[in-house]
Amino acid sequence: MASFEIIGGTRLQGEIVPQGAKNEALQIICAVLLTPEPVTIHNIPDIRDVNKLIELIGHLGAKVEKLSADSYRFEAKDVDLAYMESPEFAKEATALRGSIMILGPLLARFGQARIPKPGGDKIGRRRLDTHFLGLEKLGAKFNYNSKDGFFYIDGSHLQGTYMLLDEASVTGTANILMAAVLAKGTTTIYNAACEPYIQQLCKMLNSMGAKISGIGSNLLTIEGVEALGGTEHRMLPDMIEIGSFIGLAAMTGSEITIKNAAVKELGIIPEIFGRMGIKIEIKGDDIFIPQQYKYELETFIDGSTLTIADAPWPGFTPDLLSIVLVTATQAKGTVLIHQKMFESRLFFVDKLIDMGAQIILCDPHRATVIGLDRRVPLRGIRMTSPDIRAGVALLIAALSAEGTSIIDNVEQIDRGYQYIDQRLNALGAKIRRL
Ligand SMILES: CC(=O)N[C@H]1[C@@H](OP(=O)(O)OP(=O)(O)OC[C@H]2O[C@@H](n3ccc(=O)[nH]c3=O)[C@H](O)[C@@H]2O)O[C@H](CO)[C@@H](O)[C@@H]1O
Ligand SMILES: C=C(OP(=O)(O)O)C(=O)O
Repeated sequence: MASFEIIGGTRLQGEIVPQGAKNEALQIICAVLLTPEPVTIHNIPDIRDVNKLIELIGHLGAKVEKLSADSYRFEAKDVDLAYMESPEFAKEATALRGSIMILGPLLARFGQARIPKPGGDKIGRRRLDTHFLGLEKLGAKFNYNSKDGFFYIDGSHLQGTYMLLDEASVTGTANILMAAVLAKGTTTIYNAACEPYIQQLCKMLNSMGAKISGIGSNLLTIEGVEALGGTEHRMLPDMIEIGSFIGLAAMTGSEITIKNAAVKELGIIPEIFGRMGIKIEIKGDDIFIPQQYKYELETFIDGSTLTIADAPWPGFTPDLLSIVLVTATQAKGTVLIHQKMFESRLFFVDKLIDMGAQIILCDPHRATVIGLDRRVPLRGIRMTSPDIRAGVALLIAALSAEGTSIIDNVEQIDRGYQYIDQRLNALGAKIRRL
């Protein structure tokens, strides 16, 4: 288990380039299984979850060639379906949530797959109903074996159909889409997720020969085709990393420029930080956050306390609520953070409270933050990173705090943030990996 030692209280300054989007990468890399032809992908982040998925794809028989630090060519000409019988596969597939998305491509191309219950962050129940119900609607047959904990799936006769998803699941939509592109006939997915990750996947699939329309909306229409070909694709910058850097800049009173941020793809994210009183200047495709000692939370128009809540896209992503929460601890004013999607993602506030933040955890989904308005800094303490986003929220808290903090279990942070210690140290942070 690795740890970070952080000496807090230093202002950071400079430019930072966001990594490629983790959650996009997990979908796009699974999609290479849909074709025997080469697929070249650029701007792949060098992070644990993505590297594990690339390894898994390689073990399934795809040729994986690293072209540069962030570009890979994949060629899934010979896929070894028998690998899915091995204990190694079980271990690899449970290690990350994204692995569930090999299901759609394997069913579409080979008519069969098996998959153990996947892993991912322990941030509450993470059901897979949407994936399974959607694939079943396409004609897949699921059999769960309680002895080995595997789902055995037969998808030899996938047939396009209309479906209304029980919820707008991000990975669920991706999985169903990837099965539908090679199914017979037309599939219509209503209540589809439409995060930029999904939009990017749709664009890539279309450039491989798929026929998907409605991209960016919650109604996707997919006309099945016989086969898909190779393509070249570039990942968007990671909007969650971008949001994390905005929060970091405000909380530490730093002047930071986030380069090449694909501003048009950020949806409501800049506006939410704006409502927290954080000044953000868009310069071309860069985001400039000037040094601000103070920032004041807005209220709603009727004067009532601001609530920041998550919602499926184009609502505010749940993956940035932990960052918003920590950033609010030094704002002026009060905000109610409402994490609607996940039921165990706010418990990390006990560490912020230990550091001196004023937070009332109302229930597992809601926390009220009463901003300190810089009257007192947070205090450095020793803590553990419970999940990827809480981990970065704690890192931001530690960087702003007086004194030294230790964060244990930083593997959670490494799952999604590329060389975060080195990149922040280049801006003047004092983070040491122990
Ligand atoms: C690898 C990956 O891409 N992971 C992301 C993906 O996870 P993932 O695709 O697993 O998450 P889902 O979109 O399926 O759902 C996440 C949670 O939100 C709930 N839910 C979902 C939709 C909805 O309309 N109402 C609702 O309450 C679900 O019950 C679940 O508890 O999307 C989540 C929601 O943006 C993000 O936090 C994860 O970072
Ligand atoms: C919850 C997240 O990741 P995963 O779905 O991979 O657990 C996240 O990226 O914040």
